[in-house]
Amino acid sequence: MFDKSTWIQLPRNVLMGHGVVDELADAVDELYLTGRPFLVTSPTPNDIAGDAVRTQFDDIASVTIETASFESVERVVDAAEAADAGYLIALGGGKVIDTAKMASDSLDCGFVSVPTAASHDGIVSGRSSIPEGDTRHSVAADPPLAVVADTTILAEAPWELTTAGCADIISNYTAVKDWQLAHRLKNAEYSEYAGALSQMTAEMLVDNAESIKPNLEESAWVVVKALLSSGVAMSIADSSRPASGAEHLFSHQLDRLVPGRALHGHQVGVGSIVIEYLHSGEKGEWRDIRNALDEVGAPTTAAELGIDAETVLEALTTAHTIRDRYTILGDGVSEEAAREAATFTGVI
Ligand SMILES: NC(=O)C1=CN([C@@H]2O[C@H](COP(=O)(O)OP(=O)(O)OC[C@H]3O[C@@H](n4cnc5c(N)ncnc54)[C@H](OP(=O)(O)O)[C@@H]3O)[C@@H](O)[C@H]2O)C=CC1
Ligand SMILES: O=C(CO)COP(=O)(O)O
Ligand SMILES: [Zn+2]
Repeated sequence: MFDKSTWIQLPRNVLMGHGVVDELADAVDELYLTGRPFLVTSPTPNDIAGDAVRTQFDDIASVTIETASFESVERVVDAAEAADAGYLIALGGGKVIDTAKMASDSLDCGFVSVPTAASHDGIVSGRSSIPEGDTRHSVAADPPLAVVADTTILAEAPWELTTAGCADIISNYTAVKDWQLAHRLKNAEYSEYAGALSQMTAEMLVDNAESIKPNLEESAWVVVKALLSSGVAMSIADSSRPASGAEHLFSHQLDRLVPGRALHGHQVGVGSIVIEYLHSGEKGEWRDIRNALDEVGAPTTAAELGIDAETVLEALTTAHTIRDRYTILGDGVSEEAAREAATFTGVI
């Protein structure tokens, strides 16, 4: 008997392009939401676009958070309840969007994603990545009801935020390889559509790498399109598997060992080089990944991340303990193997 079923959640409205932040209220109107809007933001995004959002709503309340943590989620929930909020508007980078996503889940209300940086593919995903104790990885949460990605704001953001977004997409190559490996070895559920979409997104970004340049709104357009597409792959899979493999485990370990040292996208990009080497060896495709990162201006070495060799090795040898997700790291790589991979690829 056929008893399979799936429930894919996607945003209803996706606006992207020049000046679309000014159409936020129209996009919200179209969702038939009721109640008071509640803005969740962080200091820099608030300075950049807080007023552009506030002027569009008569009775908007807001809260500013500094970190992605369970305390921040609780602060948002408490403040939104006190303000009698009907829905949330998340204005900021991954930290703000993940926090608002989790808070809206807990408040049982909708939220709208207004990214101010093309730095990560959680803009549209139904996942929220908040550190909890010794772990840091995404948990299921409803995706945004709408996304309003203004390429003017994204193009004016510091260039390294955009290169981090590119690297988060390039890391899809190893994420999909890890997912396929887990499917073959551990019977992990695999979605051909989500895997293909994730891989195609990385290929299209790499094919357009030479056109991704600072201060060009077209570049912000190319990158944010890829970030949305990667997020949709996660929604189809109902898992971050299409966009998060061993390179993400490595980055999550770095977040524990040296918090705040480098951007998420940059860490997963460097991780991807080593993880690809572990997948396919000396003559494998790790050079293609390194060259793609290099072409978009993302870091390719531990030194460029500002992280020392020993920390990289510790992260590589312990990354498999982070979560129950089978990857090329298996039940752990030895220090010798990690050193060999990181040295051969020039990461350390
Ligand atoms: N849920 C998911 O599926 C995914 C989640 N993630 C998560 O997202 C996070 C990474 O996101 P990321 O955006 O890199 O991190 P942050 O949200 O911390 O943003 C990075 C920095 O950029 C600043 N910033 C944001 N927008 C602008 C702007 N327009 N101009 C100048 N500065 C700006 C922020 O300022 P300020 O300090 O004021 O906020 C912050 O200092 C990680 O926590 C990661 O785990 C990543 C991928 C997928
Ligand atoms: O960063 C992500 C995808 O790019 C989310 O992955 P995690 O599930 O590992 O947090
Ligand atoms: Zn990521």
